[in-house]
Amino acid sequence: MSRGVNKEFSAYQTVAPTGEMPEMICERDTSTTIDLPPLPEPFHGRLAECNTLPSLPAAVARVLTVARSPDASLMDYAKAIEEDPALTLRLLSLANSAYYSRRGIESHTCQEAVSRVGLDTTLAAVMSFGLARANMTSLNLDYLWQRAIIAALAARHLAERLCPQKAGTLFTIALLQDIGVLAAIALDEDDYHQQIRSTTGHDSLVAAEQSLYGCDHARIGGWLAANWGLPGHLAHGIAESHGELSATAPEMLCLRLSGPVADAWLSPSPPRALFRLLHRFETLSETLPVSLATLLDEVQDQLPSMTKLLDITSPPAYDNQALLEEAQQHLFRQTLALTARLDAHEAEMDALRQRQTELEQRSRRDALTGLANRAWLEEQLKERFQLCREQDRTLSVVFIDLDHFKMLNDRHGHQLGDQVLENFAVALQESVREGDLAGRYGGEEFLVILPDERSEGAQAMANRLAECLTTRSMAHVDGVALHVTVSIGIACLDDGPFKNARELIDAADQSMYDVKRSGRDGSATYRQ
Ligand SMILES: Nc1nc2c(ncn2[C@@H]2O[C@H](COP(=O)(O)OP(=O)(O)OP(=O)(O)O)[C@@H](O)[C@H]2O)c(=O)[nH]1
Repeated sequence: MSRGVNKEFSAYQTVAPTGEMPEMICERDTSTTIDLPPLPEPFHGRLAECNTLPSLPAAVARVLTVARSPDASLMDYAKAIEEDPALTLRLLSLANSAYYSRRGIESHTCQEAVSRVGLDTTLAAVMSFGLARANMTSLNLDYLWQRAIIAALAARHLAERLCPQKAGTLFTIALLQDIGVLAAIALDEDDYHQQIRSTTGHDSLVAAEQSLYGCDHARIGGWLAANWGLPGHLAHGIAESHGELSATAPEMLCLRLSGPVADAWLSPSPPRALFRLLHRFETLSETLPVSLATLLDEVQDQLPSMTKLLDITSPPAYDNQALLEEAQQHLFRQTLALTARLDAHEAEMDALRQRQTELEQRSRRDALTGLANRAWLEEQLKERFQLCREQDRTLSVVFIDLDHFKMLNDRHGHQLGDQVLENFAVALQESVREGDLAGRYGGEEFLVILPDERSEGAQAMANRLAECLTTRSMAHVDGVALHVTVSIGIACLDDGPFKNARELIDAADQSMYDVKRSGRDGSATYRQ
């Protein structure tokens, strides 16, 4: 992976979960036909015809043939491996490493080694060995292998807690999860390199692959694994190694978290990357029985021997403790900042809500008197009318018109007229009860809605108002108190076959005009 790949990959930080949640990683599958999610055309056709795809050395291919056979025994594995002395040596070293050796008893034969590390880990060792010697040795694969081994160790440690019987399988799948990158490089060296160069992390590489091919390197890797003849459960696992993290599928969780752990480890700014990972661990804390700090320590412990065994340049070791503390502080600061932002947002929402309420109220008010305006009066009366019909209740309306108001305006000016209207509104408001709605219907006309009130109650209200007007002046002209009188029309729902609110108002208005006609300063109730 020379030509810039190593450098660009080192910028990765996190894996973007993409795609839908697959089924569980299958049990060991030795069938020759593997049912993988299909690769989009024409990309699939190009891949199938590509004759520069990485291939595996003969010894590895032999071991894979054994792995596919349903009746393969440990002995068959051992035999296939023993044909390659370097591979045998690698497997024995692995079996005798601190992690696998039991009570210091050494494995001396290939068969013992296979039995000790398990079939999947044997395959992992064989594959990593094969890939290192495959026809891509001109490429600098260090970054890819470092990511692979960190992910493999992380997946295994997570699996040991969540699904111990799958630990070996998950180690192998995680180790091979990025082999799709090798196929993409073989297929589209220049274009793919260009994409990699312009990406800033694993997330953006996956997005770039999606737009270039319609699928990402996990799907491509699954295809390549099947093409190489890897058992189906491994090819499946590789194909599904990207995607949502779900607490309900522990195997997928181990696998899909392993990449981000490796990315954080290899990130050029580990505290930032670890901070994102910490956040993921926190959201999954109910499911994950291990802290990120413990997981990183465990990976750190085994990394040197594993990289040596698999012949990979060791990734930089770092002080997990210090970095995690830094990441934790970052997370804490972020949480504080988030809380502050939420508070500010909440305050902003409160202010907006208050403003909206104010605006709503203002839109219901008459600007001069502060009473309900005509639109609001009519809307309320319509609602009330409907309610009375539905619940067999009653209501009354009182229509009030100031007498000779034109003359008052003409004599004393509009300003004084306005003052009279304002003071009249106060008197009116004081004459109604709580629950009644008094408003200015227009000009010098006012309307009061009296819910659950018959005409007698409305008449009492009209009397209170008239009484108030006799004692309270509405303005002063040259020091002389100015009093007004009003003509009042009353209509009660019980007193006519009113079809709607409009008819009720018209009835009250008609009664008010009767009063005008008979000399003003009085009240009348509508009777059919
Ligand atoms: N100052 C002031 N006058 C208004 C306002 N709205 C309407 N008017 C005036 O109120 C007067 C109403 O006059 P008319 O409808 O003839 O009624 P009126 O003079 O009270 O006579 P009657 O109702 O028959 O007693 C008009 O001169 C309008 O200009 C207002 O907001 N302020």
